[in-house]
Amino acid sequence: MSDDEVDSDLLELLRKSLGIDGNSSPRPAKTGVLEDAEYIYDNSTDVALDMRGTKAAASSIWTLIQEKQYSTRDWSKHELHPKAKDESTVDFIFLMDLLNFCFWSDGALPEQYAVEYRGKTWTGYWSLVAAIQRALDEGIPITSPSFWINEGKCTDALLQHVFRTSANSPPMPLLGDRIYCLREAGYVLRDQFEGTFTTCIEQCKGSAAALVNLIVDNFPCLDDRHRFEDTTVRFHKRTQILVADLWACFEGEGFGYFHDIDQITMFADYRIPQMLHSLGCLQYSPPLESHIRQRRAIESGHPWEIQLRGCSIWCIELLRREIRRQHPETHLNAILIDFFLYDTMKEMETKGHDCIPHHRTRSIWY
Ligand SMILES: Nc1nc2c(c(CN[C@H]3C=C[C@H](O)[C@@H]3O)cn2[C@@H]2O[C@H](COP(=O)(O)O)[C@@H](O)[C@H]2O)c(=O)[nH]1
Repeated sequence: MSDDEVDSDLLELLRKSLGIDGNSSPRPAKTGVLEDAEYIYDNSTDVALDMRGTKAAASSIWTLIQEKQYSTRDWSKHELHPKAKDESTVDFIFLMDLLNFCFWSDGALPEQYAVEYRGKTWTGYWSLVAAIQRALDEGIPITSPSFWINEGKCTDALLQHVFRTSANSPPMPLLGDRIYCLREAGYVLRDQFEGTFTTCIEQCKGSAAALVNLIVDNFPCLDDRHRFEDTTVRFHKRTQILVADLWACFEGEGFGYFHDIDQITMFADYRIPQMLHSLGCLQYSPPLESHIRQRRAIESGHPWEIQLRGCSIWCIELLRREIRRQHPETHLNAILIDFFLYDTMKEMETKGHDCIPHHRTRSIWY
């Protein structure tokens, strides 16, 4: 028997023992975020899930989502979200989620960065969207990545103008970091993706998980991973919400088509933990609850912060499974549950509903 025949037999034997057939299709991409969230939940000491609260919340969330007929169509109903189903909206969403973090200010409440636009005062996430729309109205090509790296035209001073605040409200938090993110992303897109984010989408051939992995591997300011219990854990919040915003805006078609969109988890921000605590799903240890109620800062990467973010992701996953158990005929993913909870949280806030303050970690990650 020749050497080649021995090698090919050995290879065949190895394939069979590993259960890999010769023409196996590539393994489906995975982001690892959900597995890391379960690991954090299993190792959390200051944040816990209340199973009775979670089961009860699953039932009420389902009822409310049904009553509102909540779906991806709600994304474009928001007054400030872009309506065109084309590349300009892909650019808009990429910019929006590149900067979609940390809108709260220090000091006495309710002082917050605010933007006047279309006769209204917008705060929080909506202040960012309003500032982008306002810049476009002023003829500033703020959604164009080539503009971000043209530092002769796109000066820091111009960006301060774009994100200027309305009268007597505090400046946009972490503006310097936001400018850095724009420049960094602009160079990455120019050097590796022909200057446009649509190239990234096309390269991932309809896989949401592959797109998440491509983004976090190439854009450092979107690589939201941290150390916890001597392990690296991934949240990838702005990256995941970027993919989810595309999916919702384009209603699962064109630039929003992803065959594995259900791989996307809840987005580990500072609003949903607050909502989950109000719903009785999340419980905090006395020291942590006291710290949050006193509106004291939690530094980025602190175990408390990691537990808040990881347990929130895991909680939404358990809510999704419980809703699926109660209503097997439904197809509700973590994105829609998350979007619904965020919007509901904002409605409650507008109505002056009193709930525990959100935790205060200042970072670019969410
Ligand atoms: N988990 C989660 N986090 C979200 C959103 C959104 C907005 N998404 C829109 C798109 C579709 C939905 O229907 C929403 O209308 C912003 N954020 C995060 O919250 C924080 C801002 O809070 P505040 O300062 O109060 O506006 C900040 O970390 C921001 O990154 C969400 O949906 N889910």
